[in-house]
Amino acid sequence: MSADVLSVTDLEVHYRRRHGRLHALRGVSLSVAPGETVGIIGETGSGKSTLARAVLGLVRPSAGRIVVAGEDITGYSSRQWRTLRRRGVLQYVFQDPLRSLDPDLTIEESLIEPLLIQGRSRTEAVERARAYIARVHLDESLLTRLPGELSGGQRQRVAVARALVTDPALVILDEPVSALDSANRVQALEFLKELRDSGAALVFISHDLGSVAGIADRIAVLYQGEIVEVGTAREVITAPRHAYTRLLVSSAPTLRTADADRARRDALRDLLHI
Ligand SMILES: Nc1ncnc2c1ncn2[C@@H]1O[C@H](COP(=O)(O)OP(=O)(O)OP(=O)(O)O)[C@@H](O)[C@H]1O
Repeated sequence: MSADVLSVTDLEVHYRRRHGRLHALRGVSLSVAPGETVGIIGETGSGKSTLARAVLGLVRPSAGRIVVAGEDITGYSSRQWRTLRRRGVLQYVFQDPLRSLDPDLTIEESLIEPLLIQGRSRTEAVERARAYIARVHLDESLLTRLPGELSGGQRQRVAVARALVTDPALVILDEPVSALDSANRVQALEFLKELRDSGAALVFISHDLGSVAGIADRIAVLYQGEIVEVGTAREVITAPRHAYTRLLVSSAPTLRTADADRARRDALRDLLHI
């Protein structure tokens, strides 16, 4: 049995359309090791969200296999999915954090909810909520607020804290920084880098190679529903093999120009050991 947290093999996804079918993913294979951060990049429509949705059981593949933490989830029924979700093994952070958070629950209620579902006591859940709000560098006073009373950057941090609070083996972050303005984005990227130490494996989906470059251990490039290249972040950036990856590298301003924003540049220097 594979020790990978996620193993996707020969995955095919079709969408039914009024005039025929759309082949959204073709023969996609990808593995993610425990604690590893894998970036998935590709332009709009390349199939990134479809891949995330398939792993989360939100679309049914027409072929292939998905194994999460040793469990073959490919043909899971909705009841089996509910049980898997309740265990909190697999978590997801949406692009728009408002979608990850119930607008009518205070931040504390949002954070303790998945823990109560997991069967933990209220006292333990509240303690953990406090620890995780500190972990994402937010003040405890925010716990009594509603999501609508937080800034976009703060909401994103709460969404990440909520994803991590159950000790998941795998967290999928779908465009976690694209809804933020550029100042908040740099901060969020720095903060997401810290999450690599959380123990969870991270799958970081983005259309922007520059966002993923400083965070991911490995990068998979998705193009028209196929993975055309997988390699360490360094390999993909410094020696891209596929023409599409070369195009992405040459069009990512933070990778190309020396005077782009400092935090991203430093992150990249770190990564490339220069
Ligand atoms: N529910 C659906 N029904 C039909 N076609 C769909 C559906 N969802 C996505 N598609 C199509 O499948 C392809 C892949 O879409 P997907 O959302 O996975 O791409 P993406 O890479 O995540 O794009 P973006 O960066 O814009 O979110 C696109 O051509 C899209 O139009």
